Order: sequence, then C-alpha cells, then structure tokens
Amino acid sequence: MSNSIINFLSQTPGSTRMGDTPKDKEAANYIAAAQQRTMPAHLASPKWRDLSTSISTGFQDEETYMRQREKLQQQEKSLAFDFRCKSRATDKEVRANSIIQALRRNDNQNIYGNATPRIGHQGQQHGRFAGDHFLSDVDLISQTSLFNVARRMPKGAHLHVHFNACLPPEVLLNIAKDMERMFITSDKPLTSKEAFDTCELQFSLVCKGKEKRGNIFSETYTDRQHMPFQHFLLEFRDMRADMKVDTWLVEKLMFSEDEAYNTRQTAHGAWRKFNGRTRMMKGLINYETAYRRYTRLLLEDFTRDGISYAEIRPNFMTSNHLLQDDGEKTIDNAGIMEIIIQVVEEYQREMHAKGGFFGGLKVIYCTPRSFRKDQIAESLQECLEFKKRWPKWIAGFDIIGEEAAGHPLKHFIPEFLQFQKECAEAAVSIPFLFHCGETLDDPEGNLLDALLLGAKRIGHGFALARHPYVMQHMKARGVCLELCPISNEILGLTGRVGGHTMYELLANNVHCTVNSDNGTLFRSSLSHDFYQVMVGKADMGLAGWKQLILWSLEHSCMEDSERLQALEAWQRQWEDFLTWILKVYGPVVESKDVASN
Ligand SMILES: O=c1[nH]cnc2c1ncn2[C@@H]1O[C@H](CO)[C@@H](O)[C@H]1O
Repeated sequence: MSNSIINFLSQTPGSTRMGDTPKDKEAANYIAAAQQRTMPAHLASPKWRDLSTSISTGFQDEETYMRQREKLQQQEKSLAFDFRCKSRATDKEVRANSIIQALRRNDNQNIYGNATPRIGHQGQQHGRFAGDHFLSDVDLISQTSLFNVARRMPKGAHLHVHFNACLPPEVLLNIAKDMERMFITSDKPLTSKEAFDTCELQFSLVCKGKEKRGNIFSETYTDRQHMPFQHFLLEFRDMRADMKVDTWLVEKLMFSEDEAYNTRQTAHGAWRKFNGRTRMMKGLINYETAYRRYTRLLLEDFTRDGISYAEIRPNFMTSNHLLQDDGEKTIDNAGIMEIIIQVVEEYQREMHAKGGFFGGLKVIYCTPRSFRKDQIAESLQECLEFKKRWPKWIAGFDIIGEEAAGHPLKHFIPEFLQFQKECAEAAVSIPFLFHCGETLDDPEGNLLDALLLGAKRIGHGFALARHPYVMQHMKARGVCLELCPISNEILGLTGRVGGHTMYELLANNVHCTVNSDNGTLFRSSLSHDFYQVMVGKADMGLAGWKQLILWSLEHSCMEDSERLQALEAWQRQWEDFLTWILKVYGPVVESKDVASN
C-alpha cells in the first residue's frame, strides 16, 4: 500500500497505523477478556490480555507451529456454547456421544447413502444427505437411528408452540367428522382438478337454522356457502375416485416439499399459504369438544416426545370465542383458561398416580400483531386479569402473526408501558416473550424494542446475529431465544438448516432453546427440530443437545420450586436415556467398529 493511502486512512498523519486500529484492538481485547471470564480457570490464558501479540506468527519449524495451532484451537473450543457440558461430561455421556456420532455415520451410509439420488437441473444427480431441506428428508429422517435417539431424549421444557397447530392434522379432522353441526366452506366450487389444488377450505360449527347451505361440488356454489362436513366426506368419494378424502384434507393442511422449496417461492408466499392453513385450523379447534380433547392429546403427545413442561401459545381474541358444541353459545377467554386448567390438572393427577411426572403447563397470552392499539390494550388488560386470577398459569404476553406484515412492536409502546405500570402496581410480574427477529434483517427494530421493553425471552430471534450490539445487551440481560429451525426454513429464512443463524448465535454464547412452533403444518415434532439442530453442523453433539435442554428449564417461567422439581425429574430421565442408548445402540455400534477394524 502506498504511503499516501496509509496517511489518508490514518487518523494520525504520519502514522503507519490504519485508521481506528488501536481502538479496534482495545475493543477486541475487551470482548475476548469478557468471554474469557466465563472460561474454566485452568484454560484461561493471561496472554489473552493483548490479542494482537498473544499469538506469534513467525515460526521456525512445523512442530512449534502445530503446538501453537493446537493451543489456539483448544482456546476457541473452550469458548463454545457446549463447552461446559462437554468438559463436565460423565463417562456415560462420553460413551453415549461416541455412539451418537457413530449412528450419524451409519445413517449417512445406510439411509441417505442407499436412497436413490434425485434428478435435478439437466439430469444432474443429487445424492441424499442429512441436513438437506427438511421436507425433502422427512420420510428418510423417520428411518434413522439418530431420530430414534432424538425421540427418546428427555427434552425438558417446550417454550414455543402455537396451541392450534401442534398435533398431526388427522386429530382435529377426525374429531370434526363426528360433529353434526360441522360445516365446510371453500373459496371456489370444486369443479376442476385446478380448483381442488388451489381452493382454500375453512370449517365452522354453525347452530341449527343459521347456515346458508350450498354444494361445494356444484358449478353454482358461491360465497362460502356451508356444506355439512359429513355430506362432503360422502360426496368426495364420487368426485375423486383417484384419492381418499382423508389424504386430500391432511395434505391441504401441511406444507409440501415443492410448495416450500420451489425456486419461485418467497418468504411472503410461504406466509400466505401458512395463513390459509391457520384459517383452516381455526374452525376445527374452536369448539369445546375439540379444545378439550386437543389439550388432553397434546399433553399425551408431550409425554411421548420427552417433554416434561410446556408454555403454550393460544391465540386469544376478544372477538373470537370458543363455541359450545351445538354452535349456539360461546365460551369466553376465561372459559378457555378454565378448560386448559381442568384438563392439565387431571392429567397431572393421572401421571402422578402412575408414578410418572409432568411438570406442568403455562399459557403465554397471545394476540395478533395486526390488531389496533385499542384491541391490544384490551388484550393486555385481560392478560393482567388472568394473571391475578390464575397466577400460576400465565407465563407471559406476546403478539403473533407475520412480522413483516403486521405492526412492529414500536407501534404499541404506550400500551406496553402502561401495562408494565399496572403490573408493577398490582405487584405481579408478566414478562414479555415477544416474537421478533423472525425476519432476515429486522428492518423495524423489533429486537431493539424487545430489549428496551425488558423481554425475558425472544420468539425466534433469527435476525439477532446481524445486530451484535443488541445481541451483547441481550446476553448481558440473560435474554434467551426460542429457536424454531424447521419453521424458519419452511417460512423462507434459510434454505437448509446448516444456514440457520442459530449456529452463529450459539457461537456467540447466546442462550437458546429448541422449539417446534407449528408442527401440524410442518410435518414435524420437537424431536424433528432437535434432529435438525444436530445434523445441521458436523460438530454438534450430545453436549450441545444437553445445553439447549438445560437452558429450556433455566429460562422457562416456572417458579423456583417448580423448576427444581422439573430439573430433578429431568436428571433422572437423562440418566435413564443414557442407559438406554448404551444398551440399545452400544452393541450395534461397537460390533460394527470391530467389524470395520
Ligand atoms: O412463527 C410464527 N410467527 C408469528 N406468528 C405465528 C407463528 N406461528 C404461528 N403464528 C400465529 O399464531 C396463530 C396460531 O397458529 C396464527 O394466527 C399465526 O399467525
């Protein structure tokens, strides 16, 4: 570089140093020192006090070079998010992790390696691999041993799950089949193959005499006329001999591979399909029988999936109440809370009687971000009332819906501040658990507002990696992220899990948890999200999974006594899980290793 350029770049004329370098150095030392403080004492190196000279670059021989390289690598590893769990791993955990890594290799060879390659552009063949698009791999995933392990793993707390979209679609469709007053509507008559493919269906329970009937399969069908669901099921058979009605309905509710990943799909396009599906779910869940059964089945599903505590997000709207089964009377939001509480308490009693454990469930009061300010104020009021009435059951408050399309957090600042004031006066604590940064770049500054509003956790936070200053503040405050990797992939933030920003966020020691968001629509469960987190990076292991689980318990809204109980139960389950891995997969892996030696 010529001297004149150096002088131009430099703040100090005549200096050979570039511009802000001394300050950058100071800042780098400062950050490294801060990170080092969290490192175990035996690994802390005093040389780190000055980064620019702590590592020499002139080496006389390869051996010295390699020693320095090794040291640097060790120091970097010691800053990794999973280092604490790795360095404290028990013998059993070390063995279980080697088994898990061997299973990953076996799956790559036996499941992905043996599957027929796919044909791409101009006939190019693409081999199958773990970590490819989730919906491309989902059938292979269920055949892998790693997924079997993920399913069996006790996962602690599930902190981000939308209550209307967490169980397989068949569940609500089957309940609806028995409802006499259940009607189906469509935005167009189903008179062509194209109409079957593109129609948007909705369901509603309508009381006697209030329906406006029509036949969805007739040319004259219009204006979302109601067709009894039971008639629809019978007539569908005559219309489509090529397809079972159950299959068709279930497929309507779930994202397909081509829909999510075809080259022309966009994040906004995926959200339009997503919103159509949540509208379809709405009428399937908003009546008493469905709501009760769904709550119960969800608890059973949590137990099967190794989840021992959850904070669920029902969508509360003052304009949208639950119906009684005849479609006549409505049940208000307080009635919804009562149903949830009854069903959960009953389940806990049953579990307890069987010698099992379910650590409980709390509700995150959610309301749409598309609401007007007065509606948000009303929702906040109701949330506060609920907290006073059922202190143990309300975890926090959140606003939901597509972030890029609805109101940003800053739109509601006066309402949020007023709410905080009223909470303080009532001596109750209702943390904000805001959805934000569920975008590539957070153009509206929602992450910043979440920080200023004192949010306890962030739903998603995908964009946080691009905001290092906010990120450092969040770390300092102990804010935790609720990652939803499969959701983010399907809703267009990353092509494949390996490109998810969680790996950068974790590398920066941001506390994170793993969550499923809307498993119904994504063909997934929490086990699938844990699976994806593992296969997204080669260096993920059991210690990483464990740290994410421990953070889920630590950052949940449980009371300390509840948390302690949940942690103790989880520790017992974790030991059983390790024993299970060693027993079931130890012999398989070890005999294979012997065979390949
Ligand atoms: O990832 C998400 N971000 C924001 N809102 C969501 C997400 N998933 C679901 N919902 C919202 O929750 C309601 C029930 O499913 C839906 O209305 C949807 O907009």
